[in-house]
Amino acid sequence: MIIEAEHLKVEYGHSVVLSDINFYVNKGDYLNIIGPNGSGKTTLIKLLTNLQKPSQGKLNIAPVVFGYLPQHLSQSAQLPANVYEVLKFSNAKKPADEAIKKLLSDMGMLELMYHPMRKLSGGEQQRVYIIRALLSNPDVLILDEPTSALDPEFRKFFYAYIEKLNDNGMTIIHVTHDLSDGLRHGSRILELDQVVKFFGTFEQYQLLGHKKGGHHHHV
Ligand SMILES: Nc1ncnc2c1ncn2[C@@H]1O[C@H](COP(=O)(O)OP(=O)(O)OP(=O)(O)O)[C@@H](O)[C@H]1O
Repeated sequence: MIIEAEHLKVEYGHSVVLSDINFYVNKGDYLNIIGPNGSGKTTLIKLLTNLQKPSQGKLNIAPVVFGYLPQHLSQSAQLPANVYEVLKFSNAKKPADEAIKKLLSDMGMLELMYHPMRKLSGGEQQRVYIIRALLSNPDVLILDEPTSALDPEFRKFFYAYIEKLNDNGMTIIHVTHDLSDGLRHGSRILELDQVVKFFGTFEQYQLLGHKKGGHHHHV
């Protein structure tokens, strides 16, 4: 087990955002975190990445490297830096140029290597941040609604790419509004709406009558 959450609670002032949250993640798992707007998904990711402390409960995390692709990438619009500079220098490990080029090429971005970030489209900027997350060679890759700016074709490619990483042992935590994207057999689902509505495999979820992108249920 690399993550184990026990009875987590998060409050902002008097409002309870997460309550009695229990789940776990094993090495190599693919966990989809789903739930409507405001259900606490991003708050849970902040707990995992240590940007937020629970007001109650316990979170045990093994010493693993997290790669995080945040939901909001607005900072890139003003950056004077070019793509290469962002990938090389925003990473403490200063990744090798070969690794940068390989990922740029995989993501169809090689010809944009020396373009200023502010001249890229939203989807192109998002690809740069995907590459940045992958360059840290994480044990656990957290994707917070990663495909919001991506066109359907690249989206398909992206999830196939993530599945390959998962096949090779990378643990994936994927936050999404619904299950129409990125779902794979054997993956687990954590459905939130302040509390845990469901935690189990996709197959168990289907047995309860849920469909891709469907509504929630008490279990
Ligand atoms: N810093 C904060 N201070 C006060 N309330 C907050 C703060 N951050 C989030 N919230 C509230 O906590 C609740 C959960 O927010 P969170 O961002 O975790 O939801 P989410 O499931 O990620 O939503 P979305 O799908 O819209 O991204 C929301 O009602 C939000 O308004």
